Amino acid sequence: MSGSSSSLKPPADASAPVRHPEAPSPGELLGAHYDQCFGCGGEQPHGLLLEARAGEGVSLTAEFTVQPAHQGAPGLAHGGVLASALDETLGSLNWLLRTIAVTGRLETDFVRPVPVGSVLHLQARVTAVAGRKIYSTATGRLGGPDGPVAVRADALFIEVKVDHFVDNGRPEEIRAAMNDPDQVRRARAFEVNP
Ligand SMILES: CCCCCCCCCC(=O)SCCNC(=O)CCNC(=O)[C@H](O)C(C)(C)COP(=O)(O)OP(=O)(O)OC[C@H]1O[C@@H](n2cnc3c(N)ncnc32)[C@H](O)[C@@H]1OP(=O)(O)O
Repeated sequence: MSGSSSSLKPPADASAPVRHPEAPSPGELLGAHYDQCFGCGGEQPHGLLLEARAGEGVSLTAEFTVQPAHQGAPGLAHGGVLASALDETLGSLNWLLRTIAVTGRLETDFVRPVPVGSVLHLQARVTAVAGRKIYSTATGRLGGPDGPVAVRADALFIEVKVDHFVDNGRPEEIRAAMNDPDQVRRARAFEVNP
């Protein structure tokens, strides 16, 4: 069964999403937005190490390999970890819009169990934008990009100013990210247009 709450349905006056002219080309890897990110960062040994690739329009694909550290039931991925993979994939879409945004709502359907060792093939796209609200949807499939759907989610991201992170994040991490000599990485830590 599936169906999402009314707050995940775009209003009648919502617009189609517009891909930023400098968004990565279709097929290009997005790379990590922050090396300490649980979803995509290379410095998190038990993280998801999710790799996202730009698609056409405001869409992308990503892959997540389920490791033993991601178990809930024996041999199966934890549902919260799968929700994290969907959240990270959906959050990465904002880089194609060059909008800084955070998840306000994430509704997930868990359709099939996901075994340890399997690769979850994720596909996500922005469906509409209305003011600060970004509506998006994602699926995760097993066995290949055309395999059966194991998880899916609808989400609402809310555009924020960079102050959202500066005012609320722990100062040591904010300072370190702000002082990163790599300009693109520094910008991407907060998903800001460099
Ligand atoms: C930059 C790098 C990020 C990329 C990383 C990707 C990782 C994946 C993304 C994440 O996991 S982000 C981390 C998880 N999310 C958060 O920590 C967000 C915590 N929540 C907040 O900070 C605030 O609630 C939020 C910024 C989302 C909204 O607060 P605001 O004060 O800015 O907005 P406001 O409450 O006025 O809401 C603006 C509109 O959005 C609507 N809205 C806000 N939260 C909602 C919600 N949860 N459900 C439905 N609608 C919501 C709200 O009703 C309103 O609609 P209207 O304009 O029509 O009145």
